[in-house]
Amino acid sequence: MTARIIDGKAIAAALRETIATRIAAQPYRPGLAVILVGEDAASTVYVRNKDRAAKAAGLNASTIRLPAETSQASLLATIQSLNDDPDIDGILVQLPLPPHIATDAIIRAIDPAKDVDGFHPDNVAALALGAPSLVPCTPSGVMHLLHAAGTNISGARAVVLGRSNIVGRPMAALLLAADATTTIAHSRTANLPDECRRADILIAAVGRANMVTADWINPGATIIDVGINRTPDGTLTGDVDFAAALPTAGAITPVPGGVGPMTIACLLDNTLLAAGRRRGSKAGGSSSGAIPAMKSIAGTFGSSAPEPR
Ligand SMILES: NC(=O)C1=CN([C@@H]2O[C@H](COP(=O)(O)OP(=O)(O)OC[C@H]3O[C@@H](n4cnc5c(N)ncnc54)[C@H](OP(=O)(O)O)[C@@H]3O)[C@@H](O)[C@H]2O)C=CC1
Ligand SMILES: Nc1nc(=O)c2c([nH]1)NC[C@@H]1CN(c3ccc(C(=O)N[C@@H](CCC(=O)O)C(=O)O)cc3)C=[N+]21
Repeated sequence: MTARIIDGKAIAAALRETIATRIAAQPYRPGLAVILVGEDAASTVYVRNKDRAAKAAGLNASTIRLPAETSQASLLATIQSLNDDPDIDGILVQLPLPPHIATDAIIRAIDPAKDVDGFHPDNVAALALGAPSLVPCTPSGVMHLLHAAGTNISGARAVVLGRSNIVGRPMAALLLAADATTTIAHSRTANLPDECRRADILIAAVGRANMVTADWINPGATIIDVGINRTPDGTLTGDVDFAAALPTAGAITPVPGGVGPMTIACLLDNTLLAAGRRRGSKAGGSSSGAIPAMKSIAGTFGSSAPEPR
């Protein structure tokens, strides 16, 4: 058997279409400001992709490029002016920041209602408490992919490799909210291959090229590869050895063309959601009405204590 390939590029394109249609139905153009401090090569690529996708969807997108030596005070002042700007609905500060800037102070300074990354403590708490508001884009994109692939989440064993605030932790919170039996594995996990072999759904978000090999995979499992690693010859590869996994997995995302494009589509979606809440919206404003994956996830958030089954 060969794994089904989950086409993130196509699924993201369809999501962007839906978002564009919804934006066109609004009396305003949602505003997104992306701040890039310094010249990090990878970030520059992502920022360019975001800018292009945002404009194509009808957002009013701008990128604020600041020099690497920008002070924390000056970055905070930039954020304050965006918080105060009525035309701006979404603010994203590209990470990582230069080492002289305290990342958590920057994230806390963003108006939680404009925090389209979902990294502000208020939004993190909302997700942890089971009442998600603005949800981090990459984990949200993964949920869309699982939905599009027809993966059964409720009751399944999900293993998340990685526990960063950007990917691993919010990913596990969403899977738990969707009733998966959820394990978070990391660099101190005693036996990673054993943990992974138990997974019906395996999410790899580590940042190590081809770390997950065929013998780590439960036959038939759905594998979502979040990792983006540049190999010495310049090609992009995920955390999963894709070719080796193909004969064992049930379904798998490629890199590139898997989670990456979904992250950007979900950023547009969060911006539309934030704009709808701030300005009121003809079409309801919330993405959860438009997107089945979030609708079904939202359903699981409906009661704090799910019905026993
Ligand atoms: N496709 C997309 O849209 C996005 C892709 N990415 C990619 O996803 C990957 C992860 O990103 P991010 O979460 O920010 O990375 P971080 O470096 O912040 O976190 C990596 C996590 O992996 C764990 N880890 C590291 N090495 C090992 C190991 N040998 N065995 C087990 N666990 C390990 C770490 O464990 P510990 O906590 O114990 O140190 C940590 O929790 C990267 O490749 C990144 O480029 C990131 C964001 C978006
Ligand atoms: N505040 C903040 N929010 C983020 O969401 C954030 C961040 N900082 N810093 C960096 C990571 C990484 N990230 C990606 C976005 C898109 C692709 C993407 O579009 N990837 C494509 C193309 C990749 C390429 O060609 O380089 C793909 O995988 O097919 C990848 C990675 C968002 N991140």
